Parts: sequence; structure tokens; C-alpha cells
Amino acid sequence: MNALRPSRLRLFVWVGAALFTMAVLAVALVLALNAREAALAQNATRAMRFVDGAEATLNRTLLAVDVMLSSLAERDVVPSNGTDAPDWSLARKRLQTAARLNLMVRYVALLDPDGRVLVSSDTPERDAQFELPPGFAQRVLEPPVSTLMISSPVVSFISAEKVLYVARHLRVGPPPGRQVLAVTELPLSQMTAVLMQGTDITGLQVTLERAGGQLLLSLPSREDAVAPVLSPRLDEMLDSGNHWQAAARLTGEPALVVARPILFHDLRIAASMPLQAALLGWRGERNAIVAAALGFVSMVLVAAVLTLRSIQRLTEARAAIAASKNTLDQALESMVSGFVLLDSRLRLVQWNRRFEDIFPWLSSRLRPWMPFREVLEAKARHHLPDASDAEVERWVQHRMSLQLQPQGPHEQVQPDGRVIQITERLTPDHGLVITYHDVTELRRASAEIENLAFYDPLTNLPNRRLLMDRIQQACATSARSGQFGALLFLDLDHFKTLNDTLGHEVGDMLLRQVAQRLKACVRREDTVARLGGDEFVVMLQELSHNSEVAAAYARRVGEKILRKLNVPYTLGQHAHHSTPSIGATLMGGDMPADVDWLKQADIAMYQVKSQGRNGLCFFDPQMQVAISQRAQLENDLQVALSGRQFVLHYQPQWHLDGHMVGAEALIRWQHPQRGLVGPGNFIAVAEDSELIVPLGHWILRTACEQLARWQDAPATRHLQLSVNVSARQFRQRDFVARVVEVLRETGVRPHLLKLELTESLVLDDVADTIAKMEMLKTKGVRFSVDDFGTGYSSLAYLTRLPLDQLKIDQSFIHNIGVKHTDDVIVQTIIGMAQNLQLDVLAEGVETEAQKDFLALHGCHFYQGYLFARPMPAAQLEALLESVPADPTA
Ligand SMILES: Nc1nc2c(ncn2[C@@H]2O[C@@H]3COP(=O)(O)O[C@H]4[C@@H](O)[C@H](n5cnc6c(=O)[nH]c(N)nc65)O[C@@H]4COP(=O)(O)O[C@H]3[C@H]2O)c(=O)[nH]1
Repeated sequence: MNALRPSRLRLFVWVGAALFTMAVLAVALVLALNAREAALAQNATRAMRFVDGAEATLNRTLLAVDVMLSSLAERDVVPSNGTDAPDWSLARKRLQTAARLNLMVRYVALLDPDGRVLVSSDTPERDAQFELPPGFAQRVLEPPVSTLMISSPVVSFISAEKVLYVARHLRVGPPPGRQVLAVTELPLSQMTAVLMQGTDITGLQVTLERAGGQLLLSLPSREDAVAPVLSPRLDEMLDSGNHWQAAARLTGEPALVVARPILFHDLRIAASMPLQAALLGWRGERNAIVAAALGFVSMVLVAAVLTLRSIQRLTEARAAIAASKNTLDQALESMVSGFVLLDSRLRLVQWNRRFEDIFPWLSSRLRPWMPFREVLEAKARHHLPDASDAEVERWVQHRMSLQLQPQGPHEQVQPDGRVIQITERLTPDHGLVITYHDVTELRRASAEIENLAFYDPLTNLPNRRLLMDRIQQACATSARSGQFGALLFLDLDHFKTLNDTLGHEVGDMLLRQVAQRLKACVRREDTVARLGGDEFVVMLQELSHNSEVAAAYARRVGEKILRKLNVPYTLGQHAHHSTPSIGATLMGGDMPADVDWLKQADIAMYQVKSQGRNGLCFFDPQMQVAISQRAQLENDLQVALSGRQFVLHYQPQWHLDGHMVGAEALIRWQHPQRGLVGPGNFIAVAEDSELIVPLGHWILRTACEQLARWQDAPATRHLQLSVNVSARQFRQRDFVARVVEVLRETGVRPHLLKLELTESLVLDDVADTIAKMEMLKTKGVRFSVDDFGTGYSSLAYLTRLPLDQLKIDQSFIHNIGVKHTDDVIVQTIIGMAQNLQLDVLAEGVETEAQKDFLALHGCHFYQGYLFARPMPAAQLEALLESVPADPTA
């Protein structure tokens, strides 16, 4: 835009205002000067008119006086009295008559050449006092031709006022030809009145002067001298025109001066109009012009200031617009989305760099005001390189129609695979804003997230969440179609052992291969999912409307899976044989919708496990009842623990010589309805759940409290107390700390406490077991292995454990004398204990024969119904009184 810069604009305004001001002032000056000239000219004219009038009046007046004086000779003013002597009396009368005939004349006299009065219109007495100004008589007589002469102003001896004497010399007899001076007196006041002719021109100075500058008469009158001489002389100026500017004749100030010589010798009349007075009226006019000019100038200046302010505001507004445009441009440029603005005619108004980045092949073609249709055509050619013109046109038309009716964000896949999300929005002025957002990464990420959320990363099979979703969908479909489906729940037998022995990497290999084989066993529309660990689920859909047919089909698939998964695997360097346990259940069809199919399959799978693994089993509703009861039991145990419903009974342990060496603490549940419930009914359930941890802790604390009481009583102070420890309880990280804490709090001597661990517990994590046993051993706590002989006990680990006692499992004791192999096992265990220098205690001794066999082979400690059943502590204490005391106590 070629807009003037604000500074230039301001300069223009100032220069314009200055020029206009100067023009106004110039015009005002010209007008004022013209008015001044006009005022001067007008005043000059007035002065001239005045002078013309005054000249004529003066001429007339003096002419009348002159005529009157001249006529004195002709009228024989001095008659002879007959004797050739002048009749002065008659002459006086005649002079009085002449004086009366002229208004200006107050006194007429005839004087001899020496200036003495011969006769006058006044009295002889006054005549005697009459005196002409010195030299005046000579001047009157001097010219050869009689001429009217005017004296300098003098004070009249008659009237005592200033007067002029006007005289002419005459020849009047008798004697004939006698030379006399006819003199008359003209009062200046009257002369002045005659001169002014009633005019009153403000400031006008009127002078009657001689050619030499002597002032005869002035208005206003000058009192400084009788006849001052004015300078310069008027004659010096008269040649240069009618009027001129010069010093006023009286005051000397600048003035318009008009002068005329009058008819009578040597006299000049002048009118001086001081410029001050002449320009009095003009000044008002000038002031008006100046005021008008200043008014104009002020208006111009105000207009200029207002214009400048507008320019300032405009500049600021432009700056603000430029700033916001700049900000907008920056915002547009920093947008992560491409941006295009179209006007109401769908022409390209603006676009940002990101738009070009997204469509680089477009950037060289883009130009402002380009019809957007051309952009679309270019895009069409890029998207459909082999398309005909008609196809391109169709594509463009489709896009145009989409754009004119924005429907919200939509996506466009680019030929290079990028996904661009396009959003159109109408602008208030019917234009269009289109944004282009590259969502390729977003889509990829969300696909990945979806994959992570719904697929197992190891096998890429659907995970539990997706499986649950598919089960739901399958049930809905099945409810409509009435067809049965089936769920197969799979678990790999002894997978944990593989993981522990060969490592997780090998375990993962197996899981991946199992996944492959499972997929190979089912149709495409069926689902194979991994729930986690070694658990897989196969969902078979739309098997049949008949449940038996569907079950047969599911069984066939299950057996196929069994066969396939039984084929040996190659896991890296290792050849491995794995077997699955498969639980199956029918789903959908006419069965209720709220069934937990997965749980049913899981229960069936456990049934397989309990039946020896590597098999297939269909869900049995009876089993579900058992499981529900078990869940209920778990709940009841929880209540029992918090409700203090558990008690400890103690079963004595004996020495061969018949004295009681200790006891084993055995838990009982004092059930509010069922009475005393043995641990066989609940301990396994507690061990399967976390409940065994708080329960075990309660047992340990209660047993130690009892032990503390016994150790303080002389009769029982020798008794050792065995306490069963469950695997989950022993594996607790703080197990050792808790035992130590209980010992400290109850004050029990540690060597009286014997913790019974099962063989399987010890074997599960030998290193951890040894570490924990060692720690407690240092405190004095003793250890016994319960149920010895049932597991895989070997000398190798037995030698590493800090043990004190082996307990021969009662199943072997029970078979003494019945099963020869068990006799041998019992003997072996006793021998092993002796070799390791461990005590050996036989559990479940019920008969004398059993006791004798044990005693014969070196087992000297017994526990069993032969001696006593488990009983409350008080009962045991009572029993103790009836048996031999410990000889070592
Ligand atoms: N038939 C027969 N049985 C005899 C004879 N002498 C003792 N018994 C029983 O044999 C079991 C010995 O305990 P166990 O092997 O540790 O086996 C225990 C033990 O594994 C568990 N248990 C009991 N109390 C506790 C406990 O406080 N904590 C833990 N973790 N387990 C316990 O429950 C199992 C069963 O305990 P009980 O029912 O009290 O059964 C006891 C005892 O009453 C006999 O001559 N004949």
C-alpha cells in the first residue's frame, strides 16, 4: 500500500497550515493596506475639499475687504470741506459706513505713510492709540502698484484680541493724489470661523501662512508666539502635487498635508490631517481584518491540530492493526496445523507455512487471490495422477460441495500414507477457514495404544480385555442366532518349573509357539487369547443350535489342541515337552446371559489339574458349588479373625521314657453355629488366600504368650512349643522381624520356640529359606521339618539347613507293620536324622506297636493319639501333673 508515512503526512499538514496562515495574513495585510490607502485617500480628499472651500471663502473675504478698501478712493471717502481741507468728520462717517457694510471688518482707518491715523471708523481718541505693526506701512507703500497687504497677527489695541491688519495704499484727496494707507482690522476669531465654514473634521489642522512660512492664522490656534515661522515652507512642497505626506504644520506629527496659494499675494492656506486622526476609522477596519484573519488562522490551526490528532489516531490504529496482524501472522506461522483463509468468492486470501509443509508440491503454485478450485484441481492431479479430466472434475466438485457445507473434521489419506485431518469453518463474512492437521503420528500412536490395550505384546494375541469384549459380543450374537459357542481355558502344566529352570526367555519362546499352534487349531472367526502367564483361552463361535453337537465340536477342537500342544517343542537349544490342561464350557444358546463363562472354563481346567493334568474336561456345575462354598468360607474366615473366633489347642510331645517334652500348637475355629472346627476344614483355604498371613501372625503371638506363661511356671518351664508356619507367611518379607518382635514383646526364651516348616515350603525357595532360618537361628529359635518324607527331601539340602528336628509324617507311622516300604522309609528317616545329628519325632503314633517299632529303630520322641489328643492349655497343664517329670529339668 502506497500510504504516506505518518511523519510526511504531519509535515504536509504543518506546511499546508503554514501556507494557508501566510496566505490569510498576506490577504489581511493587503486588505489592511488597501483600506489604509483608501482611508488616507478619503481623508486627503476631505482635506482638499476643505482647502478648496477655505480658499474660496478666504478669497471672497479678502476680495470683499480689498474691494471695500479700494472703493474708498473711488467713493471720495475724504471729502473736501470746501476749503480744500479734508472733512475728517464726514470721512469718519463714510468709513463707518464702509465698515458696517462688511461683516468681517470691524475697523477701517486711513493712515498717513508714517502710520499715523488720519481718520477711522472709530473715535479720534482711539485713533491716537492705533499702531501698525512695525514696518507694515512701508511694506504696503513699497509696491509701485497698490496691492492688498496683510500684516502679521497682532493684538489689537482696540479689541485686545488677535487680529490681522489688511491694508492697501490709496490716493485720496484733498489734496488730490494724497498717498494714504487704507487699513482694516480682521479679528482672527472671525477669520477662523469663516475659514472653517462650519466644518468639523476631527484632528484637522488649518493654517494660513505666508510663502516664507510665517503663520498668520491656525486652527487650532497656536499661542506660543504671535507669528511663528513654520518649516518647511509650503512653497517647497507645493510643486510636488495637491497633497502629500509630511509633518503636520502645527504639531509636526506625520500627516496628510494639503495647501493652496490664494489669490492674494504671498498667502497660503494649508490643511494638515495627522495620520493618527486620518487612520482613526481605518484602525477599526484594520482590527476587524486582523481579527478575521486571526480567526481564520485559528481555524486553520485548530483544523491542523485536529487533522494531526486524527493522523496520530490513524497512525496508532494502523500500528495496532499492524501489531495484531503481526501477532496473527506469527500465531499462524507457529501453528502446528496448516491454515488457509478463503474469501466469500472462495479465493485464497492467506495461508501459512505449515500448509506448504503439508502440501509441498502445492507451494510453488500458491498465489494470493488464487481461486481455491485451482488448489483443489492441483490436489486432485496429485492424488489421482492417472485420472481423466472428468474424474478430476468430479473429485473437485465433491470437495467443493464438502467445503461449502462443513460437517466437522474429516480425514484424507495422502498418496504417501500421511493422514491429514481437514476442518472447514465458515467465517462471518461468508469466507472459509480450512485447517489441515497431520494426524499420521497420532493415528499410529493410537493404533499402537489400542494394540497395547487389547493385545498381548508377547504373543500378539488378544488380551483379557479384548477377550471379555468378544465374549460379550459373542453372547449377544448367540442370543439372536440361538447358536451355542464354547470357551476353552488352557493352562500349561509345570510351566513355572520350565521358567525357573531354563529362564524366562525360554518360557516366552514356549508361550509364542503355543500361541502359534493354538491359532492353527481354530477357524479364522474364532478367538485365541492370552490372559497372562501360561493361561490361554480359545473362544469358538456359532458352533450349533444343538448343545450336544456344539459340545462334541468343542471337544474335537479341545482334543486337537491337546494333540498339537503335546508335540515336543524346540526352544533354542532345548527340546521340551509340554502338556496343557484344558477346561471347556458351552456358552450362549438358550443359557442365561449373566453366566461367567470364563470362570466356568477356569473351574473345569482346575478339575483337569486335580485329575492329573494333560487332559480336557467340561465344566461340572457341582464343582462350581464347591468353589462358591470355598469363597463363602474365605469370607467367614475373615469375619472369624476379626471376631476372635479362633483358639489354640496344644498336643503334647513325649519322650521315650514317658515325660512330656513339649507340645504342638494346633488351631481350632470356635464356630458360632458349627462348634469347634478343625484346621483341615479351613487352613488350606486360608493358605490359598492372603488370610493366612494375619492368621499366622495371630497364632505365633498367641502361642508365644502361652509359652511365656509356661516358662514362668516350674512345672511347665521345660516345655518346648512347636508352631506351624505356612509357606505364604514364611515368604513375607518381614517374617523374621515379626518373629523377633513377638519374642521380644512376650519375653519368650527363643530356644523354647520351634517353628515347623513343611518340606515343600523349604524346597520352594531354598536360598530364601536358609537366609531366614539362619537369622532366626542366631536368636536361638529352633526349626523342625514337618511331614518329613512326603516330598523330595534329599541330603543335599538337609545338610545346608540349620535344622533341629525331623518329624516323620504320620502316613508312614500309620503304615508301620502294614506296608513294608513305609517301614523301610521310617527306618531311613531315623537313620538320616541320626547322621545329621537331628532329633527325630514321630507324628500320629496311635498304637504301642508303632511306638515300639520306632523306639526299636532309634526314634525317641512321639506325638499321637496313643499319648494325648490336642487339648486346651489348661487341660495340658493338668495332664502334666499326672505324668513323670522331665529328669533333666
Ligand atoms: N489320625 C491321627 N491324627 C493325629 C494323631 N496325632 C496327631 N494327629 C493330628 O495330626 C495333625 C498334626 O499336625 P500337622 O501335621 O502339623 O498338620 C496340621 C497342620 O498342617 C495344619 N495346622 C494345624 N494347626 C495349624 C496352625 O496353627 N498353623 C498352620 N499353619 N497349620 C496348622 O492342619 C493340620 C491338621 O491339624 P489337626 O487337624 O490339628 O491334626 C493334627 C493332629 O491332631 C494321631 O495319632 N492320629
